[in-house]
Amino acid sequence: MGKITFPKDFIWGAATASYQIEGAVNQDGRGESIWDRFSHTPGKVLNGDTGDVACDHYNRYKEDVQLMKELGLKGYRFSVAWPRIYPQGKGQVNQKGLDFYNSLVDELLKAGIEPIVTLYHWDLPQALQDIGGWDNRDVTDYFADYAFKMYDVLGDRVKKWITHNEPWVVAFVGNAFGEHAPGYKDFALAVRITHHLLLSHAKAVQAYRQSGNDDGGQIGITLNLTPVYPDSDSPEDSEAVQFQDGFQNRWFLDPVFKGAYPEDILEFYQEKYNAPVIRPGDMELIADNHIDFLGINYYTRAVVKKGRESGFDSVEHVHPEGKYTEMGWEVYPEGLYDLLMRIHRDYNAPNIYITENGAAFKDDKVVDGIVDDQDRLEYLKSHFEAAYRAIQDGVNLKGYYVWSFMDNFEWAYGYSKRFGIVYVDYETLKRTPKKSALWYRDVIADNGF
Ligand SMILES: OC[C@@H]1[C@@H](O)[C@H](O)[C@@H](O)c2nc(CNc3ccccc3)cn21
Repeated sequence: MGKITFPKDFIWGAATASYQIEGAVNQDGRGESIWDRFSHTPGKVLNGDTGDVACDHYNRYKEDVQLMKELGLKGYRFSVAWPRIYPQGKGQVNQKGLDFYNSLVDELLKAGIEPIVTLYHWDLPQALQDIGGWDNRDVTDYFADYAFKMYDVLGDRVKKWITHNEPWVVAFVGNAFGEHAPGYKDFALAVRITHHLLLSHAKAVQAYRQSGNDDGGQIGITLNLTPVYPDSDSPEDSEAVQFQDGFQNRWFLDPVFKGAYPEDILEFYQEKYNAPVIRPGDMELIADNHIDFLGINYYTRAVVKKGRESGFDSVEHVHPEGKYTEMGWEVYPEGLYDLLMRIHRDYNAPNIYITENGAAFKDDKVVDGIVDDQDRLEYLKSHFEAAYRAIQDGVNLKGYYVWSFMDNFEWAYGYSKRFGIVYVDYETLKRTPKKSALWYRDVIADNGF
């Protein structure tokens, strides 16, 4: 592909999340989150790593914003830690928590960087988990109250909001697979939770429209979407694709854009799990609270075939020959093009932002002050090219936030996986831009490459 230039005003950014970078978990009145509890539970996180210190961004945010400015970032996606605002999840507000995010937003605006704020990136106040967490329908109201408070405090300067980051991961990785906080292995629980997450999303969108701060503001949701391909053209493998696509993608896309769950998956869940629990009015609330943009987190594709056991959900993942990241995820930029075209075709999505795309590779070590992460640079370049092709083919893609601005706490993998375009030495907390960051700086300056 020759030189490509992205549309004017395309937002080139980078993304992070509160529990992964802030540290300072006991500072200034922050309450416990489910990830504090999970990471301090022996055996849950590799090497016993926790987010207690992480990148200490809570105390180093001015330095970090200065580095973002030096890289020329146009946008920065971060999340608010609910337990910093409401240490008990509801009730008493923690002013020092509000002060931190007010200062962070002011620093970003002074640096000419547009904030896009995620309200929930997995760090639920533990006090709410103690009353059932997302399985307790009342938590959907506590989430809307928390969202309303953030709109009230930041809404005059923050004009792009994301209600949830990856409800599929929150529900299934945290409550069916047991690999994330709170660590349950109960599929029916996970299905019930998906509905409460979507209900809380709708209530937070409704609160935004009522906040009086939505003038010129946009609100959306971020979904981890994975294009699914069959291992063969057999009818069995096509059925496996249909289930996997429904399980991972359509279960969230359909309610958000069409106001109803996909019939095939809903029927399967009700039959097998007697879930979700949907009350009269729920689907109307979800249907009536439209989003202004869709955030897409794209990392890789899925290739599936029918599994050995019977049933609609009998799916086996196949791992084709090719390049893989340190997470075991296939490098497949074509999947980003196919995904964007599918969302454009099947959901007529309004504005779309890639709210996360990036990779962990082994090539991260500082040699003579340089981290030569050529693998990550090439990963990003190939995915930017796929995004460009989709824009040329009509997709309303308005921005791209690389995951991640800096190396950080990678959930159950702790600090063993590095996704940053900026290297963090966890002994000294020194930040060092990697080769990919210096290349990205030029991409942003030229609005292309
Ligand atoms: O794993 C990299 C990032 C992670 O650091 C972010 O916090 C999170 O938003 C994120 N989502 C994915 C893709 N989805 C996923 C699938 C299974 C387990 C965990 C994440 C990757 N990432």
